[in-house]
Amino acid sequence: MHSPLPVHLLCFAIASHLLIFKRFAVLDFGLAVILLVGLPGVFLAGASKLGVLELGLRVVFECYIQYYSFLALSIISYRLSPFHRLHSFPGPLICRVTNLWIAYIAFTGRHHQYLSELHRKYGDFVRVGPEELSIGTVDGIVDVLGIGGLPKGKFYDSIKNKEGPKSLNVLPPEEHAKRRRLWNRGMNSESLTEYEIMITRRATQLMERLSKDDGPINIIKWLDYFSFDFVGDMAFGGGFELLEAGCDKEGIVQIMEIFMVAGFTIAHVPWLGQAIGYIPFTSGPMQKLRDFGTRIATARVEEGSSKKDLWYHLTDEAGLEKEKPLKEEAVSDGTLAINAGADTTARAIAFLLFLLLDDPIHMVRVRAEINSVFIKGENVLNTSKYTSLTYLEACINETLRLYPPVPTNGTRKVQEGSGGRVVAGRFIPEGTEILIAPYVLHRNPKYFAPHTDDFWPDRWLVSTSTTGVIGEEKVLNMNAFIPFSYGPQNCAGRNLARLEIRMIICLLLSQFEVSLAENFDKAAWLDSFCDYFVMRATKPLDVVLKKL
Ligand code: HEM
Repeated sequence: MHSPLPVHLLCFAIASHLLIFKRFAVLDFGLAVILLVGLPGVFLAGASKLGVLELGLRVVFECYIQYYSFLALSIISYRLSPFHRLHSFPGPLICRVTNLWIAYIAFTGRHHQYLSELHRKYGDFVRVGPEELSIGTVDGIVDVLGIGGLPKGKFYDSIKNKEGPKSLNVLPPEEHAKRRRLWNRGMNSESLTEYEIMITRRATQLMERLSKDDGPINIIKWLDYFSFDFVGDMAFGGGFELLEAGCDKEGIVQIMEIFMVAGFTIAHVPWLGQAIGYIPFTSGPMQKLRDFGTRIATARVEEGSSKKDLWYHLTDEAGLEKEKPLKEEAVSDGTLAINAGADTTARAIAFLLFLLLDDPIHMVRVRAEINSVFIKGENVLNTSKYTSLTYLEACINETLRLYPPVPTNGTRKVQEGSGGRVVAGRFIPEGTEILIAPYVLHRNPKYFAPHTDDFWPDRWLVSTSTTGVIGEEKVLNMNAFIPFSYGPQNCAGRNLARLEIRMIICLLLSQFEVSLAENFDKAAWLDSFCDYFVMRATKPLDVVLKKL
């Protein structure tokens, strides 16, 4: 019995890599599996027919092993070679070889820090995967995210509903612009006034719940419940009632957390995501969320509503569009409101509260400002006075700068066949996935200085033009501040989020004296900040509340 011919097999593996896998099979797991099983079989059949080798179990086994080894060798050599289209961009060797590494980093929750370190080491353009670049200069924002920028990349492919209707955030530009009109109506100032009533009701309920506990409480849990209840009211006219239950009774908050870790990890390796999709129970959590959305949307349709909630706008109940949106699309977008609007806002409030408690100077200033704008006994939820809360606004900006709730965001793609694009003055070849991470820009002293890594709200005050140190100028590049992303696909709910944050902080501080629990480990809490697309502190934020 002859063994397979290594040189021939090596040539066959290189040819199949360059002619087939590199061009056609990169994103389709099913096709890749068929090719991986089929191609060595073709080689064996050919070699046997030519009488070069005699088929046997051992020969077949060796042939398959050698083929896979040679194929891996060919792929790695190509990715490291000067022939690769991203060869001129610097980056760690392991990232050039495989995106399994960055997927592992994402799984650890340290993606944001890793990217920041890479940019400090390699500069504005870093190759973070075989076909992925991270761009850390403000000059790239308009080219990538602005009007006429780049379409969304593989991250969004991995999260979109393959069979059913797509939500706003994964639509191609033209469809997106049409659907975004509904969202823009649902988020204009008239709509926000409607939602204020809903926020007030839930914020009041939150305060009542908080006043029932006198021991330390994990305020993150309650902020999450507030946020889910409110977004449920706004999108579907109700449905969660987590504040009432005092627990995550349907497991929705937990489902979202699991989904975010799994989704953010596998988004870096699309074929892995597809492979996992073949395992029956893995799509369960997302399906449960969609089913939940469908259930509460159906109830909303049956019961109707006297309020102009988001559903009213997403289904175009006012009849302003030429074509009526499909109910399924509205369900998908209502579910997106929950995905995009609940935990992001709750986490922003939690981090702001922590930063105010971390250094009492800030807390004292915010309290003094609230007390000066609202005279004793006045309703602190009178939002018409919020423009006077300039220090609070500065604290919110500074929180969103240091701890952006979406720290690194998803990729955009230079389309295959487009001939490439110039981004921030550099030519980027077609097929490249590009990441512009808010966390990277926000922590760059070129754009925010001094105290780049510290909470310094004064940087946002117009009155602070210098740093207090002679010769040291304040640097504040507003263009580099993108917690809500930028351009036509920026955050549809940014004004709503700011409104919620201000209302909750004003109400909380006007009703309670807040302090961190005894022996609270501040450093450990901050260190538990993880990036799973939406940020999360994995440790509880234990505070003690005393009614004022
Ligand atoms: C502090 C809170 C929030 C932050 C930091 C935030 C941040 C972001 C970011 C960075 C994006 C772009 C994501 C991407 O490119 O894939 C985004 C998109 C989006 N956000 Fe927010 N968001 C917040 C709150 C909200 C709220 C309260 C809502 C409303 C329910 C909302 C609704 C949306 C929607 C619908 C999109 C998709 C927009 C589109 O694709 O056109 N967000 N958000």
